[in-house]
Amino acid sequence: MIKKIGILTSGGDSPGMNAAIKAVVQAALKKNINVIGICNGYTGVIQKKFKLLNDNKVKNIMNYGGTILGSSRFPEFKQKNIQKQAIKNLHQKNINALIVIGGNGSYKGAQYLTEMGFPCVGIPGTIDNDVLGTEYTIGFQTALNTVVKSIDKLKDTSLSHQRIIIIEIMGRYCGDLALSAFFACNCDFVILPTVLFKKKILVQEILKNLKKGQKNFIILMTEHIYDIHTLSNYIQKKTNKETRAIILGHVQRGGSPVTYDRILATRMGYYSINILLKGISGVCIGIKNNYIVHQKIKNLSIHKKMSFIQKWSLKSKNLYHYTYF
Ligand SMILES: Nc1ncnc2c1ncn2[C@@H]1O[C@H](COP(=O)(O)OP(=O)(O)O)[C@@H](O)[C@H]1O
Ligand SMILES: O=P(O)(O)OC[C@H]1O[C@](O)(COP(=O)(O)O)[C@@H](O)[C@@H]1O
Ligand SMILES: [Mg+2]
Repeated sequence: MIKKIGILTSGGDSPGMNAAIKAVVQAALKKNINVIGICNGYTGVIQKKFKLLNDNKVKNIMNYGGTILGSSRFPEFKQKNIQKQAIKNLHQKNINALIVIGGNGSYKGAQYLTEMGFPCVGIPGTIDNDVLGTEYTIGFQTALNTVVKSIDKLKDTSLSHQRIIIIEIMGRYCGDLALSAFFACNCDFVILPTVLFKKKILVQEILKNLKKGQKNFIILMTEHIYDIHTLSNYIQKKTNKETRAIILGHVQRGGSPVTYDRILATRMGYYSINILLKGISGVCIGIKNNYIVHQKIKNLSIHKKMSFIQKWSLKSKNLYHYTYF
């Protein structure tokens, strides 16, 4: 019988995490379940940083970016003895189950705790959209909006100065943010983790378009593919065209969540409580064809992630210049 649950946010924060916390607390309270907020991800479980959450503490947080619980990266949580200590601390606080809001790394922690006998449910919170078992993660749409607004501004100055601008976008090893922004902003080229990158071919394409009279270029690139400054210098040298490198960085993780993320977080938060009450754990929540669904975390694998957005890129015959999808 579940009387008290814990909730934590882990890994990179994402806009909409607060909306998910709010939904979990309100759904739990309706079922007479107490909710303990755990500060700073798995670190807080070990450091016993617990605080009771009630309706007053969550009712006004829906529109806040970040997470009121704080988050962290805590690599020590991969160790079995640390996981055992976590379960001990949770039992000591009379917590019967744990809701983990985070990405694929955080899910692993939830999976192992469940396998060790402590029931956990995962809610996908990351801007990267790199989690299997869901078409969208909480925070992706907000981050995409931020990226699109930034590119629009960079386009203005690229046009005025007739420059090439290359923009590095987050996503870890997932190109969903970059590819979606590419379409939304009608950019010139996009460099993605799913497509082999050859800088010579990119330069050839730029030169071809320069000859046709094109004056400015916007190139998007997912992080971790190529050093953006080296690439920018290379392009400038080979094309004789002024080139600037921009890393959008952590601005992509902040801000008030857009409506889609608020609603997604709310639906997933409510669903997670219903799932726990049915005695189901070791699962993560997702959205598929606009239905909220769940599946076993252990059936997910980071390497298998191929969202429908990534599939668009496979349809393109041209490596860097996507004209249809
Ligand atoms: N293999 C693992 N086993 C146990 N815990 C893990 C594992 N991988 C990650 N974690 C925990 O989840 C946290 C967040 O993972 P990370 O990959 O950094 O972010 P995200 O969950 O957003 O993808 C880690 O700092 C660690 O505490
Ligand atoms: O904030 P940090 O620790 O520098 O991490 C940066 C990474 O976090 C992210 O913003 C989000 O990643 P996670 O959701 O996996 O934590 C990635 O896009 C980026 O590579
Ligand atoms: Mg991740």
